[in-house]
Formats: sequence, structure tokens, C-alpha cells
Amino acid sequence: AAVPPLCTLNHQGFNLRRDVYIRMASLLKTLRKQGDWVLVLPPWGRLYHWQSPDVHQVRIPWAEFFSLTSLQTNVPVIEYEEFIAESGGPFIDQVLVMQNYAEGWTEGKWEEKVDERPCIDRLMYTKDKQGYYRGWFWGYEETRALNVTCLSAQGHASILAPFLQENITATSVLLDRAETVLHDHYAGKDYWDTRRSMVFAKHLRVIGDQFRAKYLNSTDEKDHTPYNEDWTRMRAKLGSAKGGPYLGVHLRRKDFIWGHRDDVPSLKGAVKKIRSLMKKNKLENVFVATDADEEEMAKLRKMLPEMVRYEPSWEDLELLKDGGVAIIDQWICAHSRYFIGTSVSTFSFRIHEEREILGFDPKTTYNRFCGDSEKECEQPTHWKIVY
Ligand SMILES: C[C@@H]1O[C@H](OP(=O)(O)OP(=O)(O)OC[C@H]2O[C@@H](n3cnc4c(=O)[nH]c(N)nc43)[C@H](O)[C@@H]2O)[C@@H](O)[C@H](O)[C@@H]1O
Repeated sequence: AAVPPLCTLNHQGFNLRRDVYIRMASLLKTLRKQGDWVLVLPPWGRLYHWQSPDVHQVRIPWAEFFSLTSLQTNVPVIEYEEFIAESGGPFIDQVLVMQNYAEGWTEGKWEEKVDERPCIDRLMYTKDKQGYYRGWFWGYEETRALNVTCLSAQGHASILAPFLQENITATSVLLDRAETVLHDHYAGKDYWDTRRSMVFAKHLRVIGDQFRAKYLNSTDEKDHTPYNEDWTRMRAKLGSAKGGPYLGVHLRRKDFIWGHRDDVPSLKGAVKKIRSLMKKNKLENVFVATDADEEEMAKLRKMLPEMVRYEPSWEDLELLKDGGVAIIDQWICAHSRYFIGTSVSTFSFRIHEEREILGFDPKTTYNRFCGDSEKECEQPTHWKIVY
């Protein structure tokens, strides 16, 4: 049987989906104790944040962003195209739309449970004349589902395993809205195995490395950040990485400022913090990764003219897509001597993890900007790798 982990809300971003992949890999490991399950990788695309104009961003295979062989060392995965080829056409036997319980937690008591229930939200699938369910399917609109039902679930990813093993006779099951279930064990060994296996695609790492060398005087040799493509051999000691001579910054804007959240700084506040960190760490260079719009970017450039940014040409962007550019930004931030990110951004969290894998001193990683008038500015948690 094949289980594509799917497809988070349209409004969720790239790095949140990477998190859902970890939950599904965990479920797959549980399922495989009793059968030959394979995880089908849902193509990337049409993410709310991927707004680069004129760049075709659907049907993107995972191999454009991640090293497939690395993923496969952790759990058996195949791309959607391969699934179509192997199953003789774009047909999915069963779609399970995951949802919460309509009644919420009964009597405020938390218990783990799974039940087939009537669908709460309007279905994103419609029946065609032949009786097949049609939907967006990551831009593979030729896909047809034979059956769609809703599944209320409350609990960890692996609570789905008994349900799938006992009730599903279909050979392919799609778990839509898989973010409904939680991590089996956040930051445990299994979490970290899967996270470590999510090695960025080589071409993106190479572009990031070339950029570091050219603009930031940073190489793995000088910075003590040796990398091994085989993630099972990557075991850097905490504090062994020195990092390139620059401050790495992830400054999340857009929807993080629209909500006027009090844990996000003004541009002025951010620049003040950046300057003070550069001074404190004796760094003359600063690399900034941000999703700021043009207007904010112009302001930022004025206030911080020395900032270095990775700015792809249109041709590069067409090739790399917004996801590739995001990964290059993360890769460069991950190799900085000192990093500061944005409160509760999964984009920043993924940089923390990458730095943890590279062996940075936690003091140089788990830092975030504070809101201009935020009183208790709690800093991010250090999650140690369990090998
Ligand atoms: C509040 C939530 O925040 C969540 O965002 P958050 O965790 O930061 O992180 P993501 O889930 O990755 O979503 C943010 C997206 O914005 C772009 N982006 C943000 N910062 C940068 C950057 O520094 N460089 C580049 N190149 N791109 C950036 C990128 O496409 C990324 O996937 C969202 O996923 C949810 O939809 C929701 O909005």
C-alpha cells in the first residue's frame, strides 16, 4: 500500500509542510512493522507564500529541494510520478480527509482517538460524471480518487496505524490535511533521524556554498563545518562548528507584521539589534534572509546598506523556484557564526535544526528578535539531537 502524506492547508508554508513530513515518516515506520508500506511524496506547489510572478510553481518533485537517496535511507519514499507509473495511472483508491472532532474535546478530557465521521468542512473534491472524485492534486488534475471520506483524529501520528491496518483494504491511501495529527515524539530519536535525512538537494547547497565563499569569506574548511552527504555519518560535536565571519539573520515580515504581533520588531528595532550583535560578535558582515516586500526592503537597505542578500535573477528563480531560494537562504544562515531569527517562525526553526546538525554552540543559534515593546522576550528552546 502507498500512503501519500498530504496535503496541508493551502495557507500553510513550506517549512510547516516539512514538519508534517516528519510526522508521516514516523507513522510509516509504525505501519511498516506490519506491512510493506511506502510513502508517496506529495509534489510541492501552490503554496500561499510562493508568489513570484510568472514562475510556474506546481507539480514540483521533492528531488528539486531534497536529496531523495538521503530520504530513502530513513524510510522508503517515492515521487508522485513514480507512483503514477507504478500503479498504472493517476488513481488513488482512498482519500481520507483528516479533521478534528466536531464536538471538540469531550468534557475537556484529552484522549487519543480516530473515527470515521461526517465531513465538517466543505469537501475540496467533487464527483465527476464517471463517479470519480476530482480535485487539485498538486497540479496533477488528471488524478482521480475512487473514494473520499472524512476521518476525525485526535492524537499522535501513529494512532492512525491501527485504523489503516484494520479498516483499509485499498492499495493507495491519501491522508489529506495530515497536519491534524501530532508528532509521535517531538525531538526524539525518530524525529531527528527523519529530520537529519532531509538533506537539501546538492545543487542548492552548492549555490549556497559558492555564495558564502564569494561574498562572505566563508568556507567549510575555515569555518569548521565539514558536511557529509551521508547523513548517517554526520555527527558533529556540539560547539565544534565555528561558522563564517558574518551575522546570519532571518527576518520574517509579511503576514507576521500584518497581525501586529507584539513579538515581531519594527524594521528600526531589528536594525538596532543587528548592529549591536555585529559589534558584540566583532562581525563586519551581515547576511539577511527575509520575505519583506519591496517597500520594506528599500527601507531596510537604507538603514542597513552593508547587508548582504541572496538575490536570484529571474532566470535563476525560474530554475530554483521560491522553495529553492528559501533553502539557499536557510543554508547561508545555517553557516553563520551567530544567528538570530524570528519568533515562532518555522522557517527560523528549520535553520536552528540545520545548525544543530552542523554542531554549533547553542548560544549562537537559539536567538530571536524581540518586539519593540515586548516585556518578556522568551528565547527559542534548544532541542538537542538524539542520535
Ligand atoms: C503564521 C504562519 O506562518 C508560517 O510561516 P513560517 O512558519 O515563518 O514559515 P513557512 O512555513 O516556511 O512559510 C513562510 C514562507 O515565506 C517565505 N519566506 C519567509 N521568510 C523567508 C526568507 O527569509 N527567505 C525566503 N527566500 N523566503 C522566505 C518562504 O516561501 C517560506 O516558505 C506559515 O507557514 C503559515 O502559513 C502561517 O502564515
